[in-house]
Amino acid sequence: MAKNIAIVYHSAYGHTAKLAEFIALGVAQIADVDAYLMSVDQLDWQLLADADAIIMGCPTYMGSISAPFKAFMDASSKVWLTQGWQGKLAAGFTNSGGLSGDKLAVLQQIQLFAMQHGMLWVGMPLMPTGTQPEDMNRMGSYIGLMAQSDSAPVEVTPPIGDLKTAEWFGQYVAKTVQRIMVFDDGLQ
Ligand SMILES: Cc1cc2nc3c(=O)[nH]c(=O)nc-3n(C[C@H](O)[C@H](O)[C@H](O)COP(=O)(O)O)c2cc1C
Repeated sequence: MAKNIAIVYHSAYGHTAKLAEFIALGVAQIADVDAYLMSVDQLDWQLLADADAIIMGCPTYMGSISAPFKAFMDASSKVWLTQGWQGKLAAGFTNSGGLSGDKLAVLQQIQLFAMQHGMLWVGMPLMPTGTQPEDMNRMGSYIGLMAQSDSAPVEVTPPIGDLKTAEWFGQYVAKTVQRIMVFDDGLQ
């Protein structure tokens, strides 16, 4: 049976949305895994309930998750009450203007959120190929995907290396979904 991966994201100006699209592209390259892109502006709770994995991302705002993404997290407290996402895989991504930009704090917040839901965290074990815009995992992040966008249109930023890294990340999470037994009935 095909597995489902939902990619939930917030993006005000499109850069984080572009990363989400490349993650979905990577997911769809793995046989028998389907990708569903979902902006926090158009949440589909049933689709999230049916997903085997949820990949979550937002831009870094003031060293933290963005407010619309936090609203999604808070709204999920109803699901938390019944531990409805327990046993699903979870992974995170963020994008910011600075090379660091304090992105790590965002990924840690998303990871902690996933732990509250009893999800299984998938990191990003991709060795960096360098630190240039065309390189893979140029920021050397392992907890999740980090990307950096200049103050420029989405046609030119984030750079190709970050987009290719996002595609790799999507493939990796999809392959992990295939590899790992996901608890359909929860653990309780
Ligand atoms: C309110 C606000 C706060 C921001 N805070 C940070 C920050 O703490 N660190 C950083 O590197 N970039 C920061 N940025 C830049 C955004 O992360 C960056 O522009 C990102 O590409 C926006 O993604 P989007 O196009 O998906 O909305 C901030 C931008 C805004 C609007």
